[in-house]
Amino acid sequence: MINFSKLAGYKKEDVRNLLLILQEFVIVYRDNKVKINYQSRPVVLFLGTLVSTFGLGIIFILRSLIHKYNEIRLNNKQRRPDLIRQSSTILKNGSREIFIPNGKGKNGTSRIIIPKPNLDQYAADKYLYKNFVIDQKLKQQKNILNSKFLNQLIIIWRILIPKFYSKNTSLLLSQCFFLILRTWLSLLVAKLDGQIVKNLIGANGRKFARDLIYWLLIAFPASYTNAAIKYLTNRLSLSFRTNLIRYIHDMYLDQVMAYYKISFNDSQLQILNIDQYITNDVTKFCDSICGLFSSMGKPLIDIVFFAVYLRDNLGTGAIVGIFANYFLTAWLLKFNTPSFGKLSAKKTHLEGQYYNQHLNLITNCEEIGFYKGSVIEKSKLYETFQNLTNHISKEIKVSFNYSILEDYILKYTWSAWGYIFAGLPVFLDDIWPKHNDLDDTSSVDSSNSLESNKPAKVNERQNMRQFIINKRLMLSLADAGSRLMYSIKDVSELTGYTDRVFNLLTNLHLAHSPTFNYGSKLGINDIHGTIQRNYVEGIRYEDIPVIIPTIEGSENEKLIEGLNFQVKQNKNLLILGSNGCGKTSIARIIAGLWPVYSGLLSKPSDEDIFYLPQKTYFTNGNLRDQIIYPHNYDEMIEMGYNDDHLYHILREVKLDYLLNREGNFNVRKDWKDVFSGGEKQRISIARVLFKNPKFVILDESTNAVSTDVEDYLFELLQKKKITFITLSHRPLLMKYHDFILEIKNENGDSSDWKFHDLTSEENLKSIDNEINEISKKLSKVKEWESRKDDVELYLDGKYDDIEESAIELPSDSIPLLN
Ligand SMILES: Nc1ncnc2c1ncn2[C@@H]1O[C@H](COP(=O)(O)OP(=O)(O)OP(=O)(O)O)[C@@H](O)[C@H]1O
Repeated sequence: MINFSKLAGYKKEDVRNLLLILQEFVIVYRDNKVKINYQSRPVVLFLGTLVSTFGLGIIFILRSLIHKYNEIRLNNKQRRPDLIRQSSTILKNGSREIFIPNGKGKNGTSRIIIPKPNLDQYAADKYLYKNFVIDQKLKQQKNILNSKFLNQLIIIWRILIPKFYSKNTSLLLSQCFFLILRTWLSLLVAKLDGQIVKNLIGANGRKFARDLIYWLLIAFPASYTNAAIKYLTNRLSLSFRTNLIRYIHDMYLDQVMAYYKISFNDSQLQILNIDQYITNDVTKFCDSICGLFSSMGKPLIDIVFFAVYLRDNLGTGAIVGIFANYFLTAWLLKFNTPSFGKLSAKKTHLEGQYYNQHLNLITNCEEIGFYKGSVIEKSKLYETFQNLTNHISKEIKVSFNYSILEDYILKYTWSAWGYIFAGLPVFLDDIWPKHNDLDDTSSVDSSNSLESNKPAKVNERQNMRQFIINKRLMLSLADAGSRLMYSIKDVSELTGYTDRVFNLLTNLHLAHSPTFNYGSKLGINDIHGTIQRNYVEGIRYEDIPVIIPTIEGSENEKLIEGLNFQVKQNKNLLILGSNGCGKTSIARIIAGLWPVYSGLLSKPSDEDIFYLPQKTYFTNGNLRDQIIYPHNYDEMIEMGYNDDHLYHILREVKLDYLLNREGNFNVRKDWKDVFSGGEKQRISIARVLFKNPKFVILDESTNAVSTDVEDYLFELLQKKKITFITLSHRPLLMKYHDFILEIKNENGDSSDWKFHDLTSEENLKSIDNEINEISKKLSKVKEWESRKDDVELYLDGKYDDIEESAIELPSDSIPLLN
């Protein structure tokens, strides 16, 4: 036999002693073998959690496999990755199908279905938002059920959970289930805690070991429940946000063009930095409401559970005492709570301003660079940042005093109160009424029983156990109460976010209202004009005043008095006038951006008319997207076009070198910085050629291209039979047009206008005369040029004898020579 003791260098006695100890351990274990009751709650809960986790895991794996199978099937059907990436198809049920890159492989995409906008719901909701302010004024009495916040929340709730049988309801119910489960588990843990301490004091190793095992087993469902609550809170918040954002996007980006009109509403409800509202406030609102649900839901459930349980142990008097304390302190706290809602709403607003200032800097970095405007931009940034920091430091100061009071009351006073009530049954053992004995062994393990043969010791241990349980429950109750109190601050913050989100929704509904009056203080009957859509003849203005929509409404100063003109197909119109006289405003009215305050506007369908704004807009995307804007690739394919057609268009506007330079249409760049001024305008004309509308409005769309290219582009449009309405201040463009609408602003007030028919006999004659005049002047210039040397000598004073009349300079032709 190997002598281990020698090998290890230990003495024989040491080894023997060790073996003896081990042997003793085995004997103790055999005699006091820990008996685990497999029907006890900790074991059942542990196994239940294990089985349900396993089951859920299998369901998720199956779901993802089915999902993957569908993806592969779809990808096989539409093999073109480019098409899949950009596709946005309307399905039969009206929902939109889009594919977004999922980062898996080069061409990996995920299919996303965006449900059809529920226009009926939006129409029905309109009255809730529109009438809210009026309703609030009518309901004068102030009580908790009639608070502005609750009413706003109830209205928004319809968007968060539109119908009972929905994903969000199941998420919410699951969360409720886990919240209750957590409270129940806390109760079990409290009892187990008491039992472990009791076993420790009683030196009962067997039971101590058993309860420790139970403790570890119950820890699994308890941790699982905590994680599940966090998970569900985040999922619910994301889901709420998705619902809200879809609602907002549907309202914000539709035919009504709320994204443009909303800025005009400078009434009481005006919102600045709407992007901030949509991107930031909605998120914070959803996080806040979901966080509040768990942060308030759990303490509420806890309070009910623990109060009922403690009432059994301590008696009704104690519970009344505890709650009296809670209510008193809650009132004290509420009384001293600063308006965190308003503070956080203002902070969000200031954060938005600071963010926008930065955004403005990046967007216009080139222009600012040319102007060397970094100093002024820095001071502006600093100013907005300073406003923000001032506000935050105010918020910190306000919170400081509140935190002292809050901590003192919630952490220390309540715990002390808890100790007192937990200690009462121990100290006043004789006089304290005996309630339900806490040795409810069945709650943790039905096999646990009292050791009745040692009454004195048992009583001591029993007291200890009872104290531990009561203390734990009291502290949990205090904790639940304090968390409920802490959430007063969260509620206050939520009121701020709710108000902002509600304001955003109200503004969207206002912009959608047929009586939207662009914030006019005059009332709803301000806009009386009539719009005739789908007018096949062309565009007709009948006695329409051009007015900037402001708070003054129709009483605002008119840019142009009652305007009358008509454009028919293939008869091009030039609207001529100085800067700021209101040319673009005429187009704004046709496009529906500005209202028709009075008169009649007839216009073709949106399909037949296209607008080229003064500043060309470039979308985020590839070269192809710039040409086909506002269509997408999928629509282009549906229209029967392909990249060859786009190349042909680029050739027509003399931009084919762009494709040769960039390589292909899929190149993505920041195009607004890449294209030169003239290229931008030619891309605009390429858009017209792609769209091929009947009418196009060109707002100074060729002023950056050279004269020869300008000639060419107008001829191209004429060749394509696209009728154009050109807005410009250059009379030179007259040659491509049949009519001129001349806007004269001589006295600085509203402009007069005059309509000229360039095709009429009289005008043709006057044009002939003008051409003759110009020809005469030209011949004089030519003569002058032929005698250039003589002129120079004359100007140098060398040929005094030359007759002045012989070198008479045609004064108005000098600019031509220059
Ligand atoms: N949203 C607005 N709020 C206030 N004033 C505005 C608004 N939009 C335009 N204006 C004013 O209306 C007037 C007409 O503007 P408009 O853009 O129609 O001029 P325009 O004739 O096209 O000028 P330009 O030749 O310089 O492009 C200008 O004085 C402009 O400042």
